[in-house]
Amino acid sequence: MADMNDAATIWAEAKRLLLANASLSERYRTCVSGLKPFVCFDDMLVLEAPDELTRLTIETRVNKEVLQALQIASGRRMTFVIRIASEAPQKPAETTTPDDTNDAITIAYQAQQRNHPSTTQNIGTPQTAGVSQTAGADQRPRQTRGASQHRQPQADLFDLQAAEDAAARRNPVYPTYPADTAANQAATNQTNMAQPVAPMPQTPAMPVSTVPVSAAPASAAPANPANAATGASSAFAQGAGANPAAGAGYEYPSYSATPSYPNAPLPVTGPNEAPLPQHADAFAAQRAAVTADSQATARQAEAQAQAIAGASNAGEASNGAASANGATPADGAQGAKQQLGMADSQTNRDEETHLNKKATFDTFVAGDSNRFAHAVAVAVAEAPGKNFNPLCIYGGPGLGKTHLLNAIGNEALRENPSLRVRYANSEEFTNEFIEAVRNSANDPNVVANFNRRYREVDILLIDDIQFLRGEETMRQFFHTFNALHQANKQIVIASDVAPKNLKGFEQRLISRFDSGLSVDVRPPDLETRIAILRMKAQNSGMEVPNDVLTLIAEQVTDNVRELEGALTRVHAMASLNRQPLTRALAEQTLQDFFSSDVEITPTDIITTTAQYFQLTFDDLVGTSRTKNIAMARQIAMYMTREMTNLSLVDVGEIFGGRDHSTVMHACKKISSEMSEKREVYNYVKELTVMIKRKDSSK
Ligand SMILES: Nc1ncnc2c1ncn2[C@@H]1O[C@H](COP(=O)(O)OP(=O)(O)OP(=O)(O)O)[C@@H](O)[C@H]1O
Repeated sequence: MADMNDAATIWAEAKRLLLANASLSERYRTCVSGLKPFVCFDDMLVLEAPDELTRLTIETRVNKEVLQALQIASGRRMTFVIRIASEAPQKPAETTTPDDTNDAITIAYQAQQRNHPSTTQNIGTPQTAGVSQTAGADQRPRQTRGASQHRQPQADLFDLQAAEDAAARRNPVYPTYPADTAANQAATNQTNMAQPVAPMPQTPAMPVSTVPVSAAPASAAPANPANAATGASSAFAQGAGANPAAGAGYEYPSYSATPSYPNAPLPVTGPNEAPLPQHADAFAAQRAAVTADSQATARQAEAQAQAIAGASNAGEASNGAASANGATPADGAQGAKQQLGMADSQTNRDEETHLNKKATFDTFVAGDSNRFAHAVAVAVAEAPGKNFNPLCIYGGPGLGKTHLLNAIGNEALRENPSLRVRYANSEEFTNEFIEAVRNSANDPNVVANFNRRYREVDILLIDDIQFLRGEETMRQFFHTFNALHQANKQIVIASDVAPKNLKGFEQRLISRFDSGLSVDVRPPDLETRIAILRMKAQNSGMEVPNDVLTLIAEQVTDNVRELEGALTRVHAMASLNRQPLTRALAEQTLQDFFSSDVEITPTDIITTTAQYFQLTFDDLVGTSRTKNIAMARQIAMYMTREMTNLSLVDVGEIFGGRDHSTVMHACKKISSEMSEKREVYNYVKELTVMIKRKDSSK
């Protein structure tokens, strides 16, 4: 029975409680203040919000607190729904409409409707009714909650006005999510999601800000660095230690106001000279040697692995593995343990799970190009092993596959810390397996331990599956896959191509991948690129005007990693010169970077870098750790990663068979030092020009 007075009374008291709740941020309290009671139907209170953002914020961030306040205020368990006040100008809805039949959220919603119609019977579908359901503690559908939760920060990122407001209020842009109530957890466990059988459908168009980006005033600067750094969910901001510029109160080093070019440390050859042919040959030879060496090593390891194949699949190591004796370690490969140890200290990897703790859903921007993948990833994180198993995320380089894999693991652990999660790329899986096989002669438990590590988990996340090689390693992975799948454990793989296009994989493995769901990530559209840049800038404490973000986003279209690289460059240029970061400065900085359409090869980069630093090609791909060689090598690795589409593994292989974590470390180091050290910035800048010039003069 509808009761207007009851609604007003209950809400007045609930609102009083909420405004007195010190744990709610000012922003959330402002949202609470903006709500008006509309009507009460038995145990459901209908509230009116002035706009979509307020509604989303309350539903996704303050849901638990509102439910608690309503219970105290009314003396009974109540639910609430929020409608948008009819007179208020509405922002485009962030949530999907029932027309978005391809959207995972809608699929989830429809499944939810089918499975639990009682949770939605009073109000119809969220958007068509103009009233969005926010189910009570015992009703709220998990998928809907999860997905909308993770969209909310993006409303700010896509919306210039919101970004400006956030900056003006100097509030953290990404507040933490409220913890689930036990009842929510129970509701979650009830929820069943229909499993789509079709592969990736087209994603629906994403409603984004109605404010034209180019019309944005330069004052729409991102939030204060200090605030960005304090954003509780702002995972990237935690990395401020790596880059002093990201920390509040950072003082730029005092360099002269104008850059001095050229800055090369006395190059022996001019920039226009042709690459040294012997170096190119050396590179070819080196690469051939590396390939031959690693193939030989792989063959040896495979032979060893085959010797104990039966035992290893049963989780036992056989003494027959003594045939592993005499194996030659791969050049540059120091053993998986050591490599992983290095990765731990060099990245933000968790020691046990190997997850990059900073790659979360909070720091992932969903747009048309990746929305389906994002939504499915959220669903998997919230109910691992239940739906979409296995999940395969595929797409081109630098488009967020690794990020999503890590976000799934991090989110699943956030929701249920007792889960056992393991992230590994296929190279690590292979190396660990090979090492286990090698060592099994000395310790019969190592293969069993390897199996435990990969088979006794609740979620296994395997990255770059396309690099899995070797008959025995494949077989090992097949058995690992089966063991997990049969036990309803979640498997997520990432690949550069759709499963059916994986080369060198047995059909039985491909058909297992195909039995789940495959989703692709594609290059982001302009709005998404701008939103990504805005987030990266905010989380790194960079003050970057909107027109500069737009410029970068217009120029870098296919790869988010390159997008980040371009942002780093323009910010570094302004920081080092203590100049305001204007569009003109950004244009000038990026000019060289974007002037060439021709393909640049690692040979170009290594040859030019070697010349520039008066070193040889072999120095850069060799083993010397002399300081100047190590720095030149790191710069060359950074540039190879930035200027080519090669993966970390590829770059590692080219640079003398180094581990991918070494390349990752080099890239992070140089990217960070570019903002702090003028000479590093100048090296990269000048080398870019030289490499592009050489390339265009071919
Ligand atoms: N949608 C996004 N939102 C925020 N950051 C993103 C997004 N997509 C990619 N990134 C960032 O871009 C960089 C590259 O992404 P990632 O390593 O996940 O790509 P990938 O698809 O795994 O690439 P590769 O195939 O080359 O390994 C990372 O720093 C990641 O955080």
